[in-house]
Amino acid sequence: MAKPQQQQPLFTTRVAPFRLLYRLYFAASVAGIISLVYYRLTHVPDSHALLYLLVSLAELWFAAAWLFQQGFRWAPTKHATHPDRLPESNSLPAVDVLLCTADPDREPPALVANTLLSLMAYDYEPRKMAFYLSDDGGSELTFHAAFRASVFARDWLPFCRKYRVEPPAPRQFFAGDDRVVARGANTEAFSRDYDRVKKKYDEMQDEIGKASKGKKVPVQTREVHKGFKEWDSRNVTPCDHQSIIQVLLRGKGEDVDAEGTPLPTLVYVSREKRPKQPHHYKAGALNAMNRVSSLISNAPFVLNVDCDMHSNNSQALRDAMCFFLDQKRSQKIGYVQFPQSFGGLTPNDLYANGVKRIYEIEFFGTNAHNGPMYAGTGSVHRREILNGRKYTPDYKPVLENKPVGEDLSWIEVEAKGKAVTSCTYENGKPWGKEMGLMYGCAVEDVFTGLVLHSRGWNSVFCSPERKAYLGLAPVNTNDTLIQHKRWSTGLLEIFLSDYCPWTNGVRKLKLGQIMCYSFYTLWALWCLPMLCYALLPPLAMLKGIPLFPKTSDPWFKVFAFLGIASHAFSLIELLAAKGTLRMWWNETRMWMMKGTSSYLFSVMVIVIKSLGISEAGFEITSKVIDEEALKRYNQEVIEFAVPSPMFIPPTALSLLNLYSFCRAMTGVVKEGWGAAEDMALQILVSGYVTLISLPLYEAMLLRKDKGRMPTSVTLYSAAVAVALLYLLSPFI
Ligand SMILES: O=c1ccn([C@@H]2O[C@H](COP(=O)(O)OP(=O)(O)O[C@H]3O[C@H](CO)[C@@H](O)[C@H](O)[C@H]3O)[C@@H](O)[C@H]2O)c(=O)[nH]1
Ligand SMILES: [Mn+2]
Repeated sequence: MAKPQQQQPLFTTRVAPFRLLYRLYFAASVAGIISLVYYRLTHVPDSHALLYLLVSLAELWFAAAWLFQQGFRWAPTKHATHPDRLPESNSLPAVDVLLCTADPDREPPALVANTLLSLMAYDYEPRKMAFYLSDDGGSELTFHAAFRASVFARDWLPFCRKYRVEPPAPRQFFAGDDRVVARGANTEAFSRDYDRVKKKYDEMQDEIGKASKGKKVPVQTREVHKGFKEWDSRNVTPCDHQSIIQVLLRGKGEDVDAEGTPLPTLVYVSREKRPKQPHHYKAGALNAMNRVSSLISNAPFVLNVDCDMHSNNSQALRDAMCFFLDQKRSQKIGYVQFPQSFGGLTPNDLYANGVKRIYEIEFFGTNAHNGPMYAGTGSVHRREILNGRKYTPDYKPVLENKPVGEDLSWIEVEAKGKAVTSCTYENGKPWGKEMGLMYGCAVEDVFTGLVLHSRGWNSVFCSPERKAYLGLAPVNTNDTLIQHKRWSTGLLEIFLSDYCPWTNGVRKLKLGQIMCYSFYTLWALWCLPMLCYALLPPLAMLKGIPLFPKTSDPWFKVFAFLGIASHAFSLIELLAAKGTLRMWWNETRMWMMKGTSSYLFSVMVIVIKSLGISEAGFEITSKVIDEEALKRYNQEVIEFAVPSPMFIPPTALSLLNLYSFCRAMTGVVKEGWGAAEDMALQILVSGYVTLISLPLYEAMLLRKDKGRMPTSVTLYSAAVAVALLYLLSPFI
């Protein structure tokens, strides 16, 4: 039988199994929530009505948040790609890769070089790729690392190509964790090549390391590339410097590797910064790179990656192309998002920074309704959609590239690049609003994704078996809480913006999509019900006021069911995603700490912002850790160490609950369970908080190491707990 002349699908889609079981859980929970609301409405007590109202509102929030979350749960959907069906490499479209870094102290130049090399080693036609490194730190040390990487690339890229090595990141490859060599690993030629390339790698590391340590690039190296001259003047500081655009590798076949194969283009970009000019953090950096890249390569697809996320899978770009080149289904797809995965996590993910739940569970759910949020890294966009194009049914995808500065020499391109990255270039232009990444939000990524979705584009979540990227997650409590403060602030800013999913979203997004966006953008508000639940039941218990039904009351079962079912479901879900019980417990603890700290602080930041006092900035997460702290991290000992105000609310609440739990238990011991029958749920809530806070008590009272809770935080927290006890008690 003759086959029709049609391309076979480049990707196929499948909805997860066990839907019936899930729907039973869903129905039972909805019934439980309705019963709970009915109970609260019909059992308003004569006294303590305010207390009762607050606890009921907290429960209403838990129910609403649960409902939004079902947007992710309803129909988890996976796409499988078929890259073997792609046309041959020469006819694949070009891709521009934009890499961001911002601070040589928090993001060491050697890390940036490693990420850059890992990306350059994509199994993709080199002439179709161009790399742009944006350095918001304007640092000669970072430029030096990029320059050294461009030299080492001449050996690294042919080596990767010849032996198909994974991971394509030299640091991880030579460290030997999870090393794969697909071709000729046992040959003598391989060992020879390995030794030769490893030697060059060590030389590069050595030079980058020495320069970083001494904060100075050696004079001999400075003479090799004209780019170093940009730092001759002493006026280059991170927040105040001219535009620096330096071509490190000339693509188009001009620079070649050790085997004579053309190298991809590599350009270092540090946009102009001046103290009084807004630069819009990472969003501004990406928009500046967008303009520089359109001059030089103008590829129809743009991949952007953070410097702390090295490529771990040399095939990922080909996977992405399966979505953009599929004949039937590609037209509406605006971007492909890979998961954020992390290396070096402890087995039970101490700070829950592996965000497994987001990228291994929830994001699959978004595939069912127009696709995932944009996660800021590991994302391939059509350039047109970044340039503001709205989706219309007659849209014809662009797959060709015609650089704006095609006829310019490299020197002329550098000069033009400076002009488009000057700090006043965007004045009066639509960047940050109608074009490029959106400004004015601490999570520019999710915000931009929402705007693209509102303009009619879909996205897809692509999660190949071999992780596409591996990143660095915060490795201590303070960094974790600060990161989540930034995220929850930014997300709430989105909810309060013109693109609010409840107003602007209503006609433009699908219902499931609105639910998912609501869940994320309202994260910060979790602090209110959490504070209610962590404060009011224990305080009421101290005064003998019951807030929940007695154990013998049939309504008790509703509370018990909802509590148990929601916990069991989240546990099963995590175990199914190859998590562990302890991981779930850590996740729950961190969620409570974030809830009462990061989220609380971000609500305050938003209030301060709306009063016009100050803006939310972008605090960069540190990617360095000292050895002692690393040891504690690997032993899964929670790190506090710094006297951070962010520790105070969760610590104070843990002390308060410990106190009320102990008081209640003393009563039980004296008078027996019978007397506590109407307090059972309150004892349980306080007991739960106490149990999950055990590491906090330990950090305050028992530990002697440097990572313990600083005494000042313990004292402040105790003071806050006592103050709450005395100040709130009269109202209860
Ligand atoms: O002014 C700035 C600030 C940051 N960055 C870069 O932004 C990236 C992300 O910063 P990081 O401190 O690592 O933040 P994370 O919390 O790890 O980032 C997550 O959250 C951000 C939004 O808050 C997203 O942009 C990221 O993609 C996402 O991984 C890094 O490459 C930075 O170099 C800049 O280029 N310019
Ligand atoms: Mn990061």
